[in-house]
Amino acid sequence: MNEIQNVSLIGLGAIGAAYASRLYDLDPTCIRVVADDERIARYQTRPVVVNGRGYEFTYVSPRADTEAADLVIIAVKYDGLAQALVDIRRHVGPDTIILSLLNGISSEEMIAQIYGEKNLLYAMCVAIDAVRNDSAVAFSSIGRICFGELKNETYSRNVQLVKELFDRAEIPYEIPVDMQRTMWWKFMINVGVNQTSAVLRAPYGVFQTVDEAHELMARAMQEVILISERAGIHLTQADLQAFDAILADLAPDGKTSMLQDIEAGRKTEVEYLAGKVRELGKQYGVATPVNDMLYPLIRAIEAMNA
Ligand SMILES: NC(=O)C1=CN([C@@H]2O[C@H](COP(=O)(O)OP(=O)(O)OC[C@H]3O[C@@H](n4cnc5c(N)ncnc54)[C@H](OP(=O)(O)O)[C@@H]3O)[C@@H](O)[C@H]2O)C=CC1
Ligand SMILES: CC(C)(CO)C(=O)C(=O)O
Repeated sequence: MNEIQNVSLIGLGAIGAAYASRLYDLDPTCIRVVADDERIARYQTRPVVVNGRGYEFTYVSPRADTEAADLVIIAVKYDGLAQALVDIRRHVGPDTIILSLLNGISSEEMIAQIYGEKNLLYAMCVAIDAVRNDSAVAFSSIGRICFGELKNETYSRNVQLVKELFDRAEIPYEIPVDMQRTMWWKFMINVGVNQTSAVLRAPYGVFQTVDEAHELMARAMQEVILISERAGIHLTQADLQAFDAILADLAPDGKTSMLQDIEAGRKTEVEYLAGKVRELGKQYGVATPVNDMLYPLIRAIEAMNA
């Protein structure tokens, strides 16, 4: 493969649709969306609209015979990940690069268990404020995709190929030297702002203006910083402040993905945020009282929503 020519994406939600639209704008034939028959029927009846423009993607059923993709992008949530990993089976060949945009630090491990680590890149997106309302996705900032191997002092062939694709599609990106640390930094952010926004039902504006909301968010993040020290990742207060700079630029009425889940009555990703913090806290002997409280609170809100 000299360049990435065909991309398969699974998960046409807030994040998936935002980045799929950029690939479609580059070349409508370079992107296929993997979806079961029920979803395909829905997308064909009500095409996905991104920032006011309708997109008629090429949809492929997981059962359809198809050639392997050069790149598979996974943009489902954790509750859909196990099924998505089955559904992409026919799109993954020996050279297919796999990139997961899920939050948290668990999805790559789950993907590697099935598809191995050879062509798996680490990834996450940040500073995107995409909101999904049924089939309509809107964002004022597309943010950037941070991706790479765990370490990127030099770029591997796969990193170079994805970099070139993102350049062509005008998808903003960053290739951190220490991708593992960057994944933990994003994990810290989501543990803080996603979970407290879900409990408080607070859009970003609340964290920009109400000190107590910001403090609650920061206290949840501190527990990740403490664990990261023991795990050899070494997040610092400067990492927390780096998120404040991002937060200041997010639309005040924008909402985290977890708040969107709560409002839509969907399952959240709490097991992979507070749940993971509690697991790591036990492993490294770090107390996690804030996440111990957030976990049952969010599970209770989910149950009340069901
Ligand atoms: N929203 C945001 O601003 C941000 C989100 N993230 C992270 O990105 C990930 C995706 O989040 P987000 O885009 O908000 O989630 P959404 O719920 O908006 O989108 C997930 C999409 O995946 C689809 N899906 C699930 N399973 C399958 C399957 N087997 N086949 C085909 N499609 C499937 C869902 O379809 P259906 O609706 O039909 O079930 C839905 O359209 C999460 O881990 C989130 O934490 C990261 C940064 C920002
Ligand atoms: C960082 C943030 C809050 C927005 O990009 C996010 O990752 C999310 O909403 O899940």
